[in-house]
Amino acid sequence: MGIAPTDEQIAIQTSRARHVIAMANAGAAKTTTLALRIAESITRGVWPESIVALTFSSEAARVLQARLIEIGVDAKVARRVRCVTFDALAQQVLNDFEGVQPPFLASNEALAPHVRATVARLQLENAQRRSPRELWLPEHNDLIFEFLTLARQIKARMVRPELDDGETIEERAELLGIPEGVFLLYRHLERERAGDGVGPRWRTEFDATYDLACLLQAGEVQVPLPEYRIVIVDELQDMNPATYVVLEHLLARGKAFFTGAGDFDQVIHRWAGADVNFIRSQFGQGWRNVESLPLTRTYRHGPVMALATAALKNKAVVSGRVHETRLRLVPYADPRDAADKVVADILDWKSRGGQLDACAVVLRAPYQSIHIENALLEAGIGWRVEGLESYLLRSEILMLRGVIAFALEDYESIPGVDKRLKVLHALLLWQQFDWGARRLEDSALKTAAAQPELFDAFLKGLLLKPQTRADKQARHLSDDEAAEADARFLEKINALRQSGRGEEANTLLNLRRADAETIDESSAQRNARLRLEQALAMLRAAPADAPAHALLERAVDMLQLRRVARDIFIAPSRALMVTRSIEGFIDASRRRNLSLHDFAHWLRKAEVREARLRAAGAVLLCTVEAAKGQEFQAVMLPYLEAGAFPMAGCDRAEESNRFYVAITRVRDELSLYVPAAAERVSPFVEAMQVGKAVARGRLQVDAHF
Ligand SMILES: Nc1ncnc2c1ncn2[C@@H]1O[C@H](COP(=O)(O)OP(=O)(O)OP(=O)(O)O)[C@@H](O)[C@H]1O
Repeated sequence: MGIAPTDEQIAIQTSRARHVIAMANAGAAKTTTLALRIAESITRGVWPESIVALTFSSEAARVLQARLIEIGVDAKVARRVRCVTFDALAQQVLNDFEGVQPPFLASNEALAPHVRATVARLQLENAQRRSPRELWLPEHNDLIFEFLTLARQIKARMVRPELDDGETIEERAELLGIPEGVFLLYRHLERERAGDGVGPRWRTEFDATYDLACLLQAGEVQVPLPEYRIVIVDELQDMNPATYVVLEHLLARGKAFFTGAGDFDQVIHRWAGADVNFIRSQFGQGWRNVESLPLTRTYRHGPVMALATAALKNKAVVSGRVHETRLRLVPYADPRDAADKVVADILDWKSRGGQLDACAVVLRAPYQSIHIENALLEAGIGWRVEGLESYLLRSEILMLRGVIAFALEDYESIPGVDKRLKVLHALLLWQQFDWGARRLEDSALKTAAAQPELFDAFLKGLLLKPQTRADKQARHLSDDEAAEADARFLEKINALRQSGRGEEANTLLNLRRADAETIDESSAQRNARLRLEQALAMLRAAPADAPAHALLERAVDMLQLRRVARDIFIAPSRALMVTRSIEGFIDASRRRNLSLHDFAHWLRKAEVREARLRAAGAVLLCTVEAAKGQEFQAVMLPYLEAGAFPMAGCDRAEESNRFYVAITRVRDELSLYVPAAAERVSPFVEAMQVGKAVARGRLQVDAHF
């Protein structure tokens, strides 16, 4: 076994209580102790398959499974213990129960059409009433995003769409503290999702947990839950009433023993219904034989960090690790300078023998990755990402790569079939092309991606061609189905002619010709097409040695990408990220001052190189959310300025928790990058009282020697 458990850990590991709860600080060994508890059960003869460890993120599930192996459980045995998210467990139970697997809509963008359709219906119904009501119904993307966030919270609270006898929508909305329109829309959308056959029409994140909780709570049908003897829950602070229903039924089903651990200060998912008040006041109510046990020391880092965290959160934090954790502030002049300093520190870490894999750059928001990725590329350091997409793979950048390739007629500048396919998808998205989802699987697209010489046909035959009525009719058909429809049509024409009904055949043919010639496109689509034509003409007419950044700036303006982003993406933060990604992309070209052709080829080479570098070890670039539950020897937190962290417009308490999660990921070295102008430094950094923590922490470490 890699560690010697402390007395507190042993107490939890061996407790005879049916329910054991440990709420403790970050790094206080919660996950490790849960792993020890699982190991103890296995040693006592519990079958690994009858143990389930539940988490709220797949990353946390992965960490727990890995921790089992780290503390000495045989890897084969460890893999037999089920470590999954609540939602994944619920999905599997429902799939088995319903016998079907409804489509999983992973993004807000995929959900939005359903919301829009329901809104349109409700507006119509409202307008037809004798006295229409004032209803808050979201039409624009950012309001749809707000609605979807509220809907998720409503589900976490187990609010059913059905009304009680005699209850009105207005009364229910008031009870919930939400606008009447939100509840009305929620109610209708849920009905729509429920469908009328077996299983729902779709599910999105958390729907499986909610649906399962509803079924279990109603108790009308027997849902066969798996039977576990030991139920473990990590990150207990993320519990909400819906997951609690599932948990209670699981415990009852297997007459299971429960152990859970969490940290009140790590609630960063309130948007998703995580509710600390719930844990404090309702969790475990009615349970008998409950033991709340402490884990008082953090074993992740030494006293310097413990003191800084204590100052930030104004709570007691004690370290059990005699280690002089390095904590330092690094001032920067501007975002690019911050990125250069992060990369210089990564190189320094490496030169001192540190592993790249043990190093993480933790970001408050995905858009902050851009300057850092540019600097990493330049320095020849590989990176992997969690919780965000490399900006070179974001659709706005892929689309621009496509535009550059079209302008240069140089399709080889985008390396690899997969990448080219992504570029084509991005072009369709940004041209607001109303293609059915099935068409995205279209073999024509795949062929164009595989054979770059067909890119041109894609441009002329699709992107720059006005969409006709016939195109629109065919948009929900796959390639095969379209070919089949054509064959059937010809058969019909032949049959008509053979039976002497040539006139009818001609009418049909004329109608079909008219469909093929009649332009039928939305104004958004037509404008996008014209803008693309214009931007391509500008790029093609530019002198060959014109600097790429100047051309790209003009192209971005002509394509009106910032505005289109607000039409396409539901979350305002995503639209903002688009703007930032594009700025970063242009900045990368400005730094190089190359022509468009040379910049396209520099990108190609950089990508190939990056893939090679990644294979040789890579730093992690991740969001705070993705870092939660993980730890790294070296952690770098760039852009710690007011407005960025705490993020303007976000709940301050939750931002403080997010910051606490970020800083407590470190084992050995934490670097905080702050603006050189003192008045812009994040108040959270101020609250850490770094100077004092370092001085006093060192004394504590010295006292041990
Ligand atoms: N008895 C121990 N002795 C020494 N180190 C320990 C001991 N128990 C746990 N650790 C180490 O302490 C660190 C933090 O442990 P762990 O990840 O379990 O904390 P946690 O409370 O789950 O953290 P978080 O709140 O971030 O999820 C890990 O590196 C772990 O290996």
